[in-house]
Amino acid sequence: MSSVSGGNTPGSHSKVSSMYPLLQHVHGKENVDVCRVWKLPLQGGALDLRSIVREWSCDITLHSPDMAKAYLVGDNTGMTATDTMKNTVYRVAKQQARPCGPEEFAARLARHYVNTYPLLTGATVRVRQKSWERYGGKHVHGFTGSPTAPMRVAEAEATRVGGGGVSVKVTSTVSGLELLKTTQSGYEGYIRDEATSLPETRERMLGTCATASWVCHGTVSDYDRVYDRVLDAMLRAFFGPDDKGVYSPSVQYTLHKMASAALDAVPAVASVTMEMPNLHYLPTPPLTKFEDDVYVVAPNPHGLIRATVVRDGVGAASKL
Ligand SMILES: O=c1[nH]c(=O)c2[nH]c(=O)[nH]c2[nH]1
Repeated sequence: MSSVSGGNTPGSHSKVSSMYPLLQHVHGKENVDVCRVWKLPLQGGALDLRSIVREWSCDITLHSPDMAKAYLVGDNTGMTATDTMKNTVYRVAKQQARPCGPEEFAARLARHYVNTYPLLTGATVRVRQKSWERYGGKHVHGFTGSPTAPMRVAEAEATRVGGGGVSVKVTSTVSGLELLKTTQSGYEGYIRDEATSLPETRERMLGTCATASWVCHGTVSDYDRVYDRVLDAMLRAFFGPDDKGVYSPSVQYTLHKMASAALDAVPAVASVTMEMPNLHYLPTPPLTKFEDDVYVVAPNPHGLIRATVVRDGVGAASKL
């Protein structure tokens, strides 16, 4: 039975008899939107400026075991207000003197929180970047947005380590990568039993909306370049040469080829995790003759294909 008596001062809350333990807790701020513009002198033009724009939506999660006292006895001493976390996003954006991508910004923010607030054991910052494209590829301050463009996301996990240091792990992600090919895909050789109705085929559509995440080892000087190279390598592996493509015996095989292409293309990439839902384009019912041209777009269900591919295979699960 609970016995709250003597008002609501923090101490009096400790008299509540039902003091169930906390299993875990974090606190943070989500969807902190910020737009950072750098206006840099054009080469040769003393007064002309070229804008670089980055629009980010930031999710901040702070890890602080000591703040269990806020949940248990109402003591907020040493806590970082979520409002302060939000303002810090704007302050750190202001301090970022030279243009940077979401990875660098996430890492800088996460490190800042851990360095500034002593009760934190770590901070996780996720930054989603809106895709603003320079108009015509060369306009000095005009940009167009694309709601259907894949989303670039960076996550930095900062952890306090011994000796007053902070270690930061950075993960880059592209999500919403919609890919479709109309042929050069099949699926054969799987178990056929009384629950199987799917016909084997060497001719089908292959559609997905992929998510790929990668982690680099060592220091990365240009995350934008890594992102472009990883994406380019993955797309080449998915589609194959322009004139004839490349055959896919399964989404699984193609996923592995795409992740491997990214590892080949960028030596700094240590591992790639990919999720490629198999979005089904099915033969139309037999009222119309099916000639691999008119498909039923099946919204649900879709296949789930997910894997992590690593450069250094120590401890890896695959056997061949
Ligand atoms: O590429 C595929 N992988 C599967 O695991 C699978 N399962 C299924 O029904 N169709 C497919 N296609």
